[in-house]
Amino acid sequence: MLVRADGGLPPPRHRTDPALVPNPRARMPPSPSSAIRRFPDLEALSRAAARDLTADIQETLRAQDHYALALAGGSTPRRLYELLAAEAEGALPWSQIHLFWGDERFVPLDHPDSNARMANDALVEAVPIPPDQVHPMPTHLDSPDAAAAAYAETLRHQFSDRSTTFDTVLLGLGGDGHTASLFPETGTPEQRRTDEAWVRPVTAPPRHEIPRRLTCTLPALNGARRAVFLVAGARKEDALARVLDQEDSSLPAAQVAPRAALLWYVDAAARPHPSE
Ligand SMILES: O=C1O[C@H](COP(=O)(O)O)[C@@H](O)[C@H](O)[C@H]1O
Repeated sequence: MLVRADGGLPPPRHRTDPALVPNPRARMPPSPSSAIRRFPDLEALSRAAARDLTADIQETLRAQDHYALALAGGSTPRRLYELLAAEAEGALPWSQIHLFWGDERFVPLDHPDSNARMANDALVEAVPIPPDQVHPMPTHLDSPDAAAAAYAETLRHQFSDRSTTFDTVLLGLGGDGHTASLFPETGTPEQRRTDEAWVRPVTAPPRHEIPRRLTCTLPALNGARRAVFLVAGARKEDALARVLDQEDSSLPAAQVAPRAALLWYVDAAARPHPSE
């Protein structure tokens, strides 16, 4: 069981950092602060994300024993993971960090498309994290249903309830507006919002190469204290504008509303003409 102390939240820093541009169209109730940070390229974005995540981990661990970090898959976060790994000797207390995954492709752990494999190669194998604090989705089980049920059990054992899950969940944005493995076709916005599960098996639409997926549900993701989107590349421009400017809730990414802070790290290619 992770020991939590939500009194350790660091919200004032987000509000006073001049580099953070408040999102005037934030659609959520006033509780989570929301900000968009724009960088020239993926390298600058990843460096800022690594620095800010490290600071949040250090600050949070002054008030609680463990930090629960849910990793994103795909390609965008790889550089962030490499930078966090480079901190192995220094700033990050890996003995107090638990790693989870927000979603996974239902492929073996050594498959090139495995989200866990990407994170293992870029981060996990390079840092002194105790193996029992690394919680990949169990894709070695017989079926996506069995794996989703087992991972739900893992999360249930780690967190007291679904409304209080990760300290930070890292997320990506697909060109179709998906995040984690919640696709626009994964139910209606209302079904996603009110899903009673923690983790679901999902069939990705045919435009995606790996159809069999596992994903934390929207309520489990929204139980995170902070959600941090990493979005880079021109391929994301339209989806990003739909999420940030039009608040189009047919897109799962637009429905992410964590407990305290929703942060967008975007590069100039993904957001060439910011409206704020
Ligand atoms: O399929 C997935 O895609 C998203 C976005 O990935 P990216 O390669 O465009 O960064 C990712 O966040 C998710 O974890 C992954 O399974």
